[in-house]
Amino acid sequence: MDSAIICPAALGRCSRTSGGMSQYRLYLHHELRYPESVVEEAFAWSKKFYGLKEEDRASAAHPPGSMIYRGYSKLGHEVVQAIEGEKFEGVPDITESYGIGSDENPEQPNVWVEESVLPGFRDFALNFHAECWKASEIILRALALGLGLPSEDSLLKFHSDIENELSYRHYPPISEEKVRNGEVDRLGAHTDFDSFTLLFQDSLGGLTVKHPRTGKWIGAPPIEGAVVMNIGDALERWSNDYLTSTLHRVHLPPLEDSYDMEGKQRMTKPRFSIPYFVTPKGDTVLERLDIPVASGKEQKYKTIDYSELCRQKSEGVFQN
Ligand SMILES: O=C(O)CCC(=O)C(=O)O
Ligand SMILES: [Fe+2]
Repeated sequence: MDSAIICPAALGRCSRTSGGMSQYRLYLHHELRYPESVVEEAFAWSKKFYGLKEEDRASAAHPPGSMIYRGYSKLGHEVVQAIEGEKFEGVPDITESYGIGSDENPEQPNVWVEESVLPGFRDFALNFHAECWKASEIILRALALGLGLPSEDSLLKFHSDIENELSYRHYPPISEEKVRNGEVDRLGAHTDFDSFTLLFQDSLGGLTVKHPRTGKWIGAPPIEGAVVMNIGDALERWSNDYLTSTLHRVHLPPLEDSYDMEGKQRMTKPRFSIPYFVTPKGDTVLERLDIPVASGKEQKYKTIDYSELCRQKSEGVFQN
């Protein structure tokens, strides 16, 4: 069974190679059964979307509201919440994103660009979203077994394909110096508040992760054929910190050839990433689950439902 294969592999890799860090590498084709070219195609669509005229992108603008995760957020629209010592108030994140989900979710309606502007995008995006869900079902089953929950469906039951968001993210070129001296961020340090995120990234790098024990920021460089999986706040709460939510950010890429010169300034090359946020249903209760790794320990977080967590974490993020 898929989940029985992936589970020890995924959890084992985490604790063995990263000293307890809640970040995994999953291999797209053989572990997650992705059709080979679908991820490349997703990046090609993203490049087409960000190659459109600004007014065409703006025709699919993110609607007002702090708990809406669909539509196009232009530069400056989204600013990660400040975290003491990590992400400073008032530092802009130089990134833009286009969130899409299932067309069957009335609470989070999709905002599409006109078919004539980007013919074929909608069909592709819905199909890719569905592929991501298929992979996520395998992971949710595997995680349930790995955590010692009573059945493979113990986590899957809190999810469905309609809650999840696929976000086409773009980081335009930015001066290395400005990032280095803290004037701007690319994407400030944050944890995702979902169950977990499948994070597809291009070949340039820049994603860094804070090691929960050493406190050091370490690179999470792209690996061909693999996707990064970051644990989010919901799993952290269910597992009572056995799986910790990954603190991550997008900073400067480590490789020389990830930059271009503009006069005397070193500028980052444009970067693309596509996170798929696996999101519990809004009324899902987030409390310590009855699992061996968490039993006997006091519950660390107050019990709340997922929509309340979203409310807390989304406050002030979108500059409507
Ligand atoms: O672009 C990346 O690699 C990270 C994106 C991310 O962390 C997010 O959208 O939550
Ligand atoms: Fe994130």
